[in-house]
Amino acid sequence: MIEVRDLHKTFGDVRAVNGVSFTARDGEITGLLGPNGAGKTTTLRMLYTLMTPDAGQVLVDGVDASVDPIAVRRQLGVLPDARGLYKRLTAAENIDYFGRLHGVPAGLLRERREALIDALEMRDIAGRRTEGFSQGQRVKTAIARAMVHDPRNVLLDEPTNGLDVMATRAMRHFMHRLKAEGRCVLFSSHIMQEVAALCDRIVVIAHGRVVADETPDALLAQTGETTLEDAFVKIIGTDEGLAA
Ligand SMILES: Nc1ncnc2c1ncn2[C@@H]1O[C@H](COP(=O)(O)OP(=O)(O)OP(=O)(O)O)[C@@H](O)[C@H]1O
Repeated sequence: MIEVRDLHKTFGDVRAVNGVSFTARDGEITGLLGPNGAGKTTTLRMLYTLMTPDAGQVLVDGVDASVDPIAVRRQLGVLPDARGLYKRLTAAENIDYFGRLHGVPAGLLRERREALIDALEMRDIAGRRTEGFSQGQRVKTAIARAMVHDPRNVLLDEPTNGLDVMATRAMRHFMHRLKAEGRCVLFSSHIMQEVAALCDRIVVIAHGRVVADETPDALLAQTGETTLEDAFVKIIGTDEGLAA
């Protein structure tokens, strides 16, 4: 479970995150939805301890990220916005390298790597160097790498960005699988259909603030709209920066 309490982050004059609070629960997919520049990536970066908040608290399975960031990292699998693969290593070597950094024993690492390669349907690319990989191939490799230490909590920054229809469907399937395994899955998106198709709970963020935190049905009821797209536009006040 991930609990975020009153997070703030400012860059110069820009209040990127301005008092964000929400909870992402185990066995659920929580979507962080907001237009471009809303503060999603900055929020996620503070959650995975890449960035220190100016104020506020992040708890991952009850562990305070500012008190024990290493313990928090162990409990998190992260797909960062910059996928950041080692291009001279093969996909499988990228996965193994992260597994070793996490101290996963060799036998178990092999088992997990193979299971992830199958689950993400990336057998055909596993032995190839990642240099020149397509967006979809890069995302698959980066997700396998993020899951190699079997984290209970998974953070995915725009996981379907740049993916084609088939790759998007495969990614949705994989996220449902993580949920079925009882993990806490939190992902960001500015694509409404994406969030509507996947989420148990939607946290809508605009101008660095949470403007709604509901189930999809409750969002419709709250706004009196019949489609989530209309509900989001009503909540945010504009459709600028959102994609259908
Ligand atoms: N390192 C930084 N330095 C200066 N400004 C930043 C930095 N990181 C983010 N910002 C600013 O903070 C605001 C929030 O950015 P952020 O990347 O968190 O938004 P986002 O919701 O993830 O947007 P997108 O959907 O476009 O990725 C933006 O105005 C952005 O320009």
